[in-house]
Parts: sequence; C-alpha cells; structure tokens
Amino acid sequence: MASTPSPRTAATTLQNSLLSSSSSSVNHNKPSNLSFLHASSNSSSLKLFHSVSASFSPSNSSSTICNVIKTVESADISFSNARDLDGVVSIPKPTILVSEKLGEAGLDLLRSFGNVDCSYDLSPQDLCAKISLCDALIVRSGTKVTREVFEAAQGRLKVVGRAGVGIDNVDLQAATEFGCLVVNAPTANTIAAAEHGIALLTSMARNVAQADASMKAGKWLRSKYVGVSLVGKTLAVMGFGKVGSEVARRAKGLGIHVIAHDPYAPADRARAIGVDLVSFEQAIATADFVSLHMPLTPATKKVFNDDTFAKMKKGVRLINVARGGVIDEDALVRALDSGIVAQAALDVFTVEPPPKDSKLVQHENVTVTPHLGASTKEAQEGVAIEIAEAVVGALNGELSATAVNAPMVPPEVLSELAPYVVLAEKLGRLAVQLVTGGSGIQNVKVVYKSARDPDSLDTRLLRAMVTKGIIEPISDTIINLVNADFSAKQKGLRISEERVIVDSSPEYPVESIQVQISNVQSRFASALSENGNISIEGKVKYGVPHLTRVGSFSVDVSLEGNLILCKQVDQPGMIGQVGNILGESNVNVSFMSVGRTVRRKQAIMAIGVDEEPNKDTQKKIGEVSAIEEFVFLKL
Ligand SMILES: NC(=O)c1ccc[n+]([C@@H]2O[C@H](COP(=O)([O-])OP(=O)(O)OC[C@H]3O[C@@H](n4cnc5c(N)ncnc54)[C@H](O)[C@@H]3O)[C@@H](O)[C@H]2O)c1
Ligand SMILES: O=C(O)[C@H](O)COP(=O)(O)O
Repeated sequence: MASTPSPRTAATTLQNSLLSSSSSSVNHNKPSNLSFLHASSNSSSLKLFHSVSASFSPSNSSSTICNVIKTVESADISFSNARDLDGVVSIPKPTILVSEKLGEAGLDLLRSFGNVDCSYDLSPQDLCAKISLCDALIVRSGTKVTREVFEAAQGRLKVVGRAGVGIDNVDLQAATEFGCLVVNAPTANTIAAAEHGIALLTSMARNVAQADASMKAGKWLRSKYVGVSLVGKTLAVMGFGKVGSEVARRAKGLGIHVIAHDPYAPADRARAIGVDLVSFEQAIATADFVSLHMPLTPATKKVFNDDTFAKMKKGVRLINVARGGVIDEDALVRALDSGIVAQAALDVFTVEPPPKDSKLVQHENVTVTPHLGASTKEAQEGVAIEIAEAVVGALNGELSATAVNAPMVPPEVLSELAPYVVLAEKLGRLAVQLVTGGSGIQNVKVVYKSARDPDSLDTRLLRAMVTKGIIEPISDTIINLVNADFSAKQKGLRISEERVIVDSSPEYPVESIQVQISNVQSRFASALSENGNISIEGKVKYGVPHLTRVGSFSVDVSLEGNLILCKQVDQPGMIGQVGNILGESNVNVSFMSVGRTVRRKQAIMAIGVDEEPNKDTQKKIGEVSAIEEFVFLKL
C-alpha cells in the first residue's frame, strides 16, 4: 500500500537520486548498483533492495524516483541492511578502498557497512587498476587522487573521503566533472595540529632536536644551544582558521603577543581570542615568529618566497604545519643561509617525503618532522570516525555536512523539496524534447512562483534537477547535484533563474515551476509562448508533479508514465477518437486533459500513457483530421 514517507526517508531517498552518478560520465547504459531503492511493506516488515538491474537511463530514472517517494514507508537504507526476503534481490555491499592507515574505530564502522579493502602504499598504477571496483576511496595526504583515478573509476567511484583537512591531493575539478562527491574530516585533527605547531615553536626556540641529536652523538654542547625566550615576542599566525586560532590561543598562554593575517577571518573571532588581525605586510614585517596555517591553493602557492623573506624581520623564526607548497623551499634555504630566517621548524614539504639530500631538511637551523601534525592517537581515531561516517552517509545518498564539492542541504529542506525536485527534472526532460533537433540550446530560464521570501527558498536542487532533465537526454553524461552546474557550463548552457513572489500560502515552498528555452525551434509549435520561447509549467498537486501549462495553453496532467501532446481543433469526439486508437494498440491512458484558449478554436490535449505507442499508432493519431500537430514525450 502506498504511504507517505517520513521526512528523513524521503530526504534520504531523494539524496540518493540527487547524488546518483552510478554510471557517471563514461557509460550510462550500465546498470546502477546504488541509484534507487524499491520498497514494499507488509504489516510491520519492510523489504528493501537496490534496483541492481535497473538501468539508470533518462527514460526510467524519474519515474523510479517518483515511485520511491510514494512508497517508502520507513527505512534504514544502508547497504548492510539489504535483505534477501521472499526472493527479493540482495544488494551487493559497496566496496570501500582505504589507501592509507586509518584508525580502527573508523574501519569498524566501514566494515559494518561494506567490503573494506585496506591496501596501503599502492602505486598510482595499482590505484587506477583497483578503483573501477570501488564505490568509495578513503585517503590521507599521501595518496594523489588525480584525474586519471577518476577516469579509471569508469563511473563507479561515488565518494572520495579525505581523512583529514587538506584536500590539495584530490583533483576536485576532476571529481566534480565525474560527479564524484568529495568529503573531508575537517575538525578531528585541529587540536593535534595546533599542539604540534606549539611543539615545533618551543622546541625550535630551545634547539631541542639539535641538542638531542648532539648528545646522542656523544657531545655536551651547552653554549652552542642557547635558545631564545618566547615571552613578550610577537607571533604572526598566517591563516586564522581552526588550527591557526588554536595555535594563537596556546601561544597567548605562553606570554606571546599574537597577531594574525587572514583575509577571510571574522574580526570578532580574533577579538575574542585577543588577537589583532593585520595585513600580510604588517604581519611579516613585525613578527619574531611566523606560523603558517593557510590551505595550499593557487593563491597561497609559494607565497613565502625571496620577496616576502626580504620583508621579514632579520632573525625571524618560521613554523609550518600547513602545507609545504606555500613556501618556496629554495628561497627558504637562501633566507636561512643569509640569516634573514634564523630558524625554521617544518612538518610539511612540497614533495613528501622530501629527497634525502634536501638542503632544507639537512640545514642545521631547521627542525623537521615527517608530516606528524595530525598524528596523535586521539586525532587519528577522531578523524577515522569522522570520515567513516561521512563516507557511509554519502554512500547512503546523504549530502554530507563536510562535502567539499557539492552544496550542503539539510534533510528537512530536502524533504520539503522532494516532490518539486521530481517536478523540476521532469519539466527539464519534457522541455528539451520539445526542441527541434539541431536547434542548439543555449539559454534556459527557470521561473519559480512562490509565496516565500526569496531568501528562504533554496533553489539549487531544483536548478540542478532541471539541468539534469535537460542535459541527460541529449548527452552521454549522468548529471547529479555535484556536476550539474559544471556540466551545464561545459555544454554552453546558461541556466538563469527568476523568482516571482505570489500572494498564496507560504506553507508550500513553490507554487509552480516554469521552464523556458529561448532562441530555439520547437517540434511542437504550440509549446511556444507569445515571446517565442518554449515554455512549460508545472505544479505539485497532492504530492504529485503535474504539467499545468504548455505554451499559452492550460492543461492538467499528472507527470507519470509518458505523455502525448496534441494540438487540435476544439470539437466534440476528439478524446474518444484518440483514446480508441491508443486502446486498439493496448496503450493504457492514465490521464487526459484538454486546455484551450478560445472555445471551439484550438485546444491542446495532454494524454498520459503508460506505454510508448508504436510508430503505427502514432501515425494513426497524426492522421486524425482535426489534429494539427502532436508529439510523444518520454518522462
Ligand atoms: N600538518 C598536519 O598534519 C596538518 C593537520 C591539520 C591541518 N593541516 C593543514 O593546516 C591548514 C589549516 O587547517 P585548518 O583546519 O585550520 O583549516 P581552516 O580552513 O579552518 O583554516 C584555514 C584558514 O586559512 C585562511 N586563508 C585562506 N587563504 C589565505 C591567505 N591567502 N592568507 C591567509 N589566510 C588564508 C582561511 O580563511 C581560513 O581561515 C591546512 O592547510 C591543513 O591542510 C595540517
Ligand atoms: O590536512 C590534514 O588534515 C593534515 O595534513 C593531516 O594529513 P594526514 O592525514 O596525512 O596526516
């Protein structure tokens, strides 16, 4: 029996469809093993299975989503809960490749959900060879997840989990293009990294590492290793994010005066810790110690170079627990040799591990650790759990709170938008089929009529689904929330949005969605509105998407199954004639609606059909004398 889904279930099911990239941009006729769930309920038990054999093709995806939303009652839709009851097909467990050491608690969580393959130290070639058999990949900073990896995945890889903060080792652009979600674990190692920064700062100031090494070499060099005091000195924290602000807090406890530079940090956070936010120049010119805590991006690459070292206070001391690439390492060696930089303490390097003969590593005024910032037992357990939860959530179709390349949408928003998302995709799918082949679509406009304040209506999902509906039928790319905007851009498609505030109940997020395609010819001229654009509009009625307008004609047909649109002379007997033709070829009519502008002039008949009428049947419809044009559209 059909029943209403719980908000959480509807949201999760919807997320599955939004993130589904099962066959991704490589081969879309391949079966999906993650895309959809089917459910049936008998009194108390619920049978679930993933439609392993369901082909994820434009023609069946929407109706499956619609089905699921209508029939799932309550479900824990994890792979591991898939059961083989009454002959229902079992779900294969997803395969999760863990390519670097991960804490046991995280591994246990992953094992309870899928097949976990811990293969450490894979060569790039071995990683590419394995990846097409994996649904998820979990890495730390040592694995380069390159474009080649996404290509080799052949669409199966759905999520990359970075067990840590920095995602500079993941090709985010390629991930997005391939519709692969990237999630990270941004919080669990913050304290560990900050503590390591402080450890490097204090040990560098007192030459702990060098003194230790010399004693182990049998020496007793008390006068050589005279250090510098910290109290009253100025520390510049470059990058006042999670780690930077924790370093600042701790440094203040040591009696250090702390300033910070971060173009994006809120001043009140700095004020609360008692830190002055200053310009880059001011920070480097006044600091006795400079500690780096910004991400490696094109803007921060080698930002510490000959020029910047030249502007620093002579005898400055540098700490880096962020990323090696923010420093020009050759320039740092020069600055150390010239005495501009008195000492450096480095946990991270441009190339890891650095070459054995690296001048920087070998420099006597440099203290090094092999990227140990996040390496405490506590942090590694925390990171492992954080990333395992994010990856399992993503494989379950949830939009993770730590998604790096997709919008984060709370479950309640998803749940509310569920039927509108289905409507949006179907309108996109219908609109593109109304375009005459070869017209070249460039401009699409989506108009949302809503009583809600525009700021409280998040249309990203709706736009993504209109895009999905438009692009999938005309390309070999599977579109999901991750790659919708990118794919539209790639195809030269400009999707603009307009919100029209209407005076109705704000209880519903959207009253209607209209999709317009401009500067194209239509294979169904009646779909053109007065301004010459293809224009169709739909509404959600009792949770079901309906087509309510085609061009200038009002219709009302539920968007289930397929659709025939006929433009005809408005006269008696038309419904019967077309209905008979369909009936004779065993095509079941699910809905019918006639819309007209003026009585006894032109009308549009919209007919919902369960099956696709064969060519002969379509020809017979076209031969009905009062029918001026008609089109068969797959939903
Ligand atoms: N060594 C380790 O093991 C280790 C451990 C954790 C984090 N990290 C690294 O530390 C860095 C910071 O991590 P986080 O968790 O604090 O990240 P975060 O995102 O919380 O903070 C980064 C901060 O840098 C700022 N920023 C960006 N561009 C900047 C610029 N040009 N100049 C100054 N500031 C800029 C951002 O506004 C942000 O506030 C990352 O590179 C991360 O990979 C290293
Ligand atoms: O960005 C991070 O989280 C740190 O650099 C930690 O990297 P790791 O997971 O390789 O220790």
